[in-house]
Amino acid sequence: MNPLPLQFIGLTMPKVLVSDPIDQVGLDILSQVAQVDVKTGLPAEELVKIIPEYDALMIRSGTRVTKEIIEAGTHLKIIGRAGVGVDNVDVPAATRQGIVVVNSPQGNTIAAAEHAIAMMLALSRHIPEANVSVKNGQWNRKQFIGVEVYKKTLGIVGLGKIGSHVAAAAKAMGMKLLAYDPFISQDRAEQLGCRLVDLDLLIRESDYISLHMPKTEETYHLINAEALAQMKPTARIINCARGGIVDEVALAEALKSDQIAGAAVDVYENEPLEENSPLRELGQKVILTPHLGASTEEAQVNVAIDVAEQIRDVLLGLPARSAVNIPGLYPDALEQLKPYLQLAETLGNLVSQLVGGRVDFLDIRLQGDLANRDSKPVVVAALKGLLSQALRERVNYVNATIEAKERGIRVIETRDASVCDYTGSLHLEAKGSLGTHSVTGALLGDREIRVTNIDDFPINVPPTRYMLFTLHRDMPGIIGKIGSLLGSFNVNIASMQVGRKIVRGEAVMVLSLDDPLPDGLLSEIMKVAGIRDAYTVTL
Ligand SMILES: NC(=O)c1ccc[n+]([C@@H]2O[C@H](COP(=O)([O-])OP(=O)(O)OC[C@H]3O[C@@H](n4cnc5c(N)ncnc54)[C@H](O)[C@@H]3O)[C@@H](O)[C@H]2O)c1
Ligand SMILES: O=C(O)[C@H](O)COP(=O)(O)O
Repeated sequence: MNPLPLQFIGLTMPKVLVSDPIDQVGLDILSQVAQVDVKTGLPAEELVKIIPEYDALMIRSGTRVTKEIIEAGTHLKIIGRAGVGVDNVDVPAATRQGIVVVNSPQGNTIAAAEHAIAMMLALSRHIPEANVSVKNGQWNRKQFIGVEVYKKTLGIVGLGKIGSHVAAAAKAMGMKLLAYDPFISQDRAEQLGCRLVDLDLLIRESDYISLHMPKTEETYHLINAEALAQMKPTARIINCARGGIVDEVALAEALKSDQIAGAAVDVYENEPLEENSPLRELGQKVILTPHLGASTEEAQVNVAIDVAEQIRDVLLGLPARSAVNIPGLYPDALEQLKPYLQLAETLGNLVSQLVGGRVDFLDIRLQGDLANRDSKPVVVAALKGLLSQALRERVNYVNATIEAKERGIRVIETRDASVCDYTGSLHLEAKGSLGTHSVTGALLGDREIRVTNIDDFPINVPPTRYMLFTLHRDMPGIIGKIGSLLGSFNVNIASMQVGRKIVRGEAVMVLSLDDPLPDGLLSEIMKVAGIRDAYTVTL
């Protein structure tokens, strides 16, 4: 069932800016929940000016989403890349600002792989030039004698989704396959019919090299003058991955000097390709396409649906399925862990208020059944809760880890499956400039949160909006005194519980209040004989 459009439930429609051409099917999905403005080809300054109005931005590779644009996007919740590569988005800046960045990891895999194969065949058979010559009235059969790919060696650099599909297609054409990918196992390469080798060997032995890795610091100019010099003079290179992986000046030189036989390029260091690029002057040794890898009808429908659905979900407060900056937080896992995430967030918030000042250290212990679950989301939720006092709505699942790191909070995660007082419980201990406190919580009936321990005192209370915690001597009259004091300030007590380890020793009192504590009341409570400490908490 489609979520209910927001205008029907009385909320203001969020606004989505679509700044690159996106298939209509994606715009229709967004229109269910948002006002959609399509404004393509905007200069960066214009984007900075208008982005504060928007809750979401949907792009392809045409828009460079810089730090300036992200910082100006004070209402942005999500940036959706209708495609794979997010190298045109300053993802760290988005993460710092708590903006989810999503992509479509598989929507254009086939399109990009087929484009690489098409480029390899077009290059081998001089198809672009032969086409132009016939259209110009010529019939030059001799000039366009090509080469076969059958039994030739194809070296695939980056054996991920696209590289794997290229491998399958090339294998079907009778090619021998080499692959270089530092993150792929020998077994996986063998399954795909590839011999996994080091990059030098691949470069030296391949007749064709096809690049299919992301552009990163490691892959920038990976194919440089030195690498090109090692290639066979009959070899051809295809780049349908990312501009910048190949040094374009070195490539043009290698082609001009017949160091290699040809190149097919779809992606460039600067897009659109500069008018005076040396690659434009190399005749039939080079095929250039204007970043067309993903440009099929099918791929554009796939990526538009994939990303528009994620933007819609995030605007409706649901998780995104392909967030690139919330590692490990997948919707299925999140759905199962949801009650525990609420528990972790509540306990993080509670313990930070008990500590009162800066927190330097947080020990997160997953106990009982929880010890066997994926801890990452639980840790992120605890940090979100811990930081919520300081950062309010600025902290979310995207930036909680980075914000904690930047504040120098050391986080230790431990597991203890042997604790079995509840099916699963979570224990947080926070150390800070003003002291150390711990809280434990569990779920009742898999849903209801209970705080089961404060500073090692056993209790059993549901968290409520306003709470008062005291540490006191267990002695007659003290509870009555606190009750009357609250009453004299017109604060209504909803529930009260005492936890103690030994009779007439130390004890904690937890009061759920209907109203916030008025100014000055806490210091009055501290004056009551037997009260050692008192804390108010607002959840
Ligand atoms: N031309 C286009 O229009 C177009 C379309 C889609 C994708 N792409 C690009 O194609 C590339 C691959 O996309 P994908 O969906 O297959 O990604 P993927 O993540 O599935 O695969 C990338 C592979 O590269 C490998 N890799 C990482 N660093 C490497 C290195 N230093 N050397 C060798 N291999 C390395 C990874 O291990 C991974 O297996 C990306 O750069 C993407 O942006 C281009
Ligand atoms: O990374 C990608 O998905 C491709 O480069 C496609 O880019 P495009 O969406 O601008 O065609």
